[in-house]
Amino acid sequence: MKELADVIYALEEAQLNLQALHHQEKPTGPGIIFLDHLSSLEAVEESVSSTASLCEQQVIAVSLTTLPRGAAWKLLSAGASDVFVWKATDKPGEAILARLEYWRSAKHQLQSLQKVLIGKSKVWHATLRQIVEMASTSCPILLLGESGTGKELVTKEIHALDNRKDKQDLVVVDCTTIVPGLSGSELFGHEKGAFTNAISTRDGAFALANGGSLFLDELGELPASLQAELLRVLQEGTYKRVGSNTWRKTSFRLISATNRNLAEEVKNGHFRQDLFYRVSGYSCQLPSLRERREDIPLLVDHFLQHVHHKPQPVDPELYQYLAARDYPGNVRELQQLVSRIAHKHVGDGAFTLGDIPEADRPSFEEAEALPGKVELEQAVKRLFYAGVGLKELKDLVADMVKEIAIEDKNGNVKQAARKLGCSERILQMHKKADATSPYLKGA
Ligand SMILES: Nc1ncnc2c1ncn2[C@@H]1O[C@H](COP(=O)(O)OP(=O)(O)OP(=O)(O)O)[C@@H](O)[C@H]1O
Repeated sequence: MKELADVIYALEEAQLNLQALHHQEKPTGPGIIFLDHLSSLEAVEESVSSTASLCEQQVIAVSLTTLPRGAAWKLLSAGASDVFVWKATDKPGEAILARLEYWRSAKHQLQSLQKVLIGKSKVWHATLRQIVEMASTSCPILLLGESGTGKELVTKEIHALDNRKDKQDLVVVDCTTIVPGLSGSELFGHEKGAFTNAISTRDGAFALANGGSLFLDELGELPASLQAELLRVLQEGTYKRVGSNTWRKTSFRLISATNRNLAEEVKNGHFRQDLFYRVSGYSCQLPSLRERREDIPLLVDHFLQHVHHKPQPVDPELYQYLAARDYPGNVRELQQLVSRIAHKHVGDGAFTLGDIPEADRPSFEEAEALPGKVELEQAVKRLFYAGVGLKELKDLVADMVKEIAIEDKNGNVKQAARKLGCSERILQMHKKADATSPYLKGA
């Protein structure tokens, strides 16, 4: 194909070290899949989806000709990170190179984030990818999530990843502490004598964050009178100190956080819609700890290490208890509990259930209710009233637990079987049935 030869030549000219992937070879870097008007879209989708997982999602589909309508969506949903039409740009080689460079640096940033923002679950990994993506732009970011899910920690990491030249500090303002009577002097600053106790002129957060980032924690609590003022600052980049008539300039990256449902607050008139749109250039929902229970053992190790500074074994029963327990205060609550366990522990032996302080031990009734007994009972009731019989119910639960175990062990059937205390054959049969059963696939 002459056209493809030209394309490869152009990529080599752009200093891209291409290597053809031969049959049954595993890719060692990002992948580029070429297609033209003669390629079957289904076959390309197939190769994108089989290559994407091996290339850690970094597959770019390059079409030599204009793509039919809807084809780009199909390729993206098959796992391509990007879809690119060769002739749509003047210097396609350079454009591809720029994308590959972006991925390389995103991968690097992801690896550094993983050392601080602990977790390996799918949902947490997707959140980390989103954080990397957000950090590379200058858009205002809105972090949503329950208390203790890591909003402030994530903010610090976004600020750390921000590669602005001459970047200044991250300034944190907790909106619950803003006193409406002081006209937002925490944000605007004030002149000497602007109000009682204003004994000297002071800069506020807008001045201090100039050239850096401003973190507005609990944005949902910002008094209504200040919402309009904040909007003006974000739109114009100017503000006046309380008691002054001089306009001052400021420029910062805004990161806000709330554990309220801000969209709902807009609907019921408690939060300005225009401000909501302004602060949520990107919005990112941090998952609660109950949505990523599989991360609990890693978090436990991480927090234990903080207290004890050296790796020490943990009894599996302790992991199990900590992973099953409820944490309304999310990671912060787990961190505090682990810290109490670490401080109570004496000697060099493994951490065990016995290290749980008396006050943190579940009562017998509570222990019975673990894990999520109420939710389980409700789900079973719904199935029962829907007419599901005993055998179907047993099969459903058994299939579910097999899936969970296989996923937990990253597809390693042997380890999953050991964990479940069943034979490997049972799980292999389940995998086979899963692959062929349209019922299970659709479920
Ligand atoms: N993924 C994580 N890995 C390691 N530590 C974490 C993680 N998430 C949260 N933490 C820790 O949990 C504690 C609470 O996190 P943080 O203060 O960032 O939560 P938050 O969502 O801002 O809480 P709040 O809404 O109550 O202000 C901190 O000590 C933080 O370091």
